[in-house]
Amino acid sequence: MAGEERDLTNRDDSRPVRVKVDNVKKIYNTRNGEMVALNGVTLDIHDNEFICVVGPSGCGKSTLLNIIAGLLEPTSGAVYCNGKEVKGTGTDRGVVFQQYALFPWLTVKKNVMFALEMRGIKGKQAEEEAMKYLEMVQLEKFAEHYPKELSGGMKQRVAIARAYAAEPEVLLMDEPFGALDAQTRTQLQTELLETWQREKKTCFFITHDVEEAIILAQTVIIMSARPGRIRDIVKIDIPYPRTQETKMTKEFMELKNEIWSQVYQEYLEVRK
Ligand SMILES: Nc1ncnc2c1ncn2[C@@H]1O[C@H](COP(=O)(O)OP(=O)(O)OP(=O)(O)O)[C@@H](O)[C@H]1O
Repeated sequence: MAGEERDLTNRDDSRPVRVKVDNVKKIYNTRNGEMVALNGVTLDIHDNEFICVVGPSGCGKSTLLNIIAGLLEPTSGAVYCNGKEVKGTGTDRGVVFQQYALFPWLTVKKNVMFALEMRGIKGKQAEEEAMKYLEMVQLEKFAEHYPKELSGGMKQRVAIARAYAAEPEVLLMDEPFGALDAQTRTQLQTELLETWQREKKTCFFITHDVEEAIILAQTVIIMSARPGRIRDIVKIDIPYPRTQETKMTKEFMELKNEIWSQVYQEYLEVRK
């Protein structure tokens, strides 16, 4: 299947399309000439869908996320959010990166208030709302701390609270738990799922970890080795709430084998 053109626009999903990625190609100009990072990616992301993207290192996952975020321009093709072509960043899309990207000179509460102020919410109301988002990630007791006083997991929780406070319709997450230890990672996965089920956001989440992808996603996108394309799309029909016990089920293990073997084949392509 690798290398074949796949039309993934007709997936069996009746929810409205929130983000449309239409035949996106990205070429970087490097010292060694042109480098095709994405070669015709087409994808519909539905309202309230939780998508995880997996694929070998360098296959263009971050490039795709940055194009959807409007941080990068595609060389050809286009991205539409709510039917409008993406021409830059926008409040309809929020991004969480692996490295927390908090303002070190602001307290935890002020970091979250920053996102609220961008929405025109000021003063006491911004403070109260910031506390609500900090409660969501169980950090209300750390509101007056500075980022440097927090652990990696706590910083990432603040980044997630800030992303939610901006009230985007689509949350774009680039390996947000990649730098965390296994226990913190598991805890944040659970919190993220609970928040997703409550707040009904559309999530586009990049990970290297196939287990993480299956525990979180309704849909797993497998990307091929560079130049990146969509190799396969796997529906995860395991009901929510999913827990650590879910990982012991036959269904989970079968999905893990299926996805992992495809990712591994692409990894072998990279090594050729
Ligand atoms: N600004 C840039 N200029 C030139 N090449 C780039 C640039 N950004 C990324 N690339 C190249 O494009 C390809 C795709 O990179 P990208 O970061 O999107 O991959 P990725 O799948 O997210 O990788 P990883 O899983 O390792 O984070 C890589 O070969 C990378 O070296």
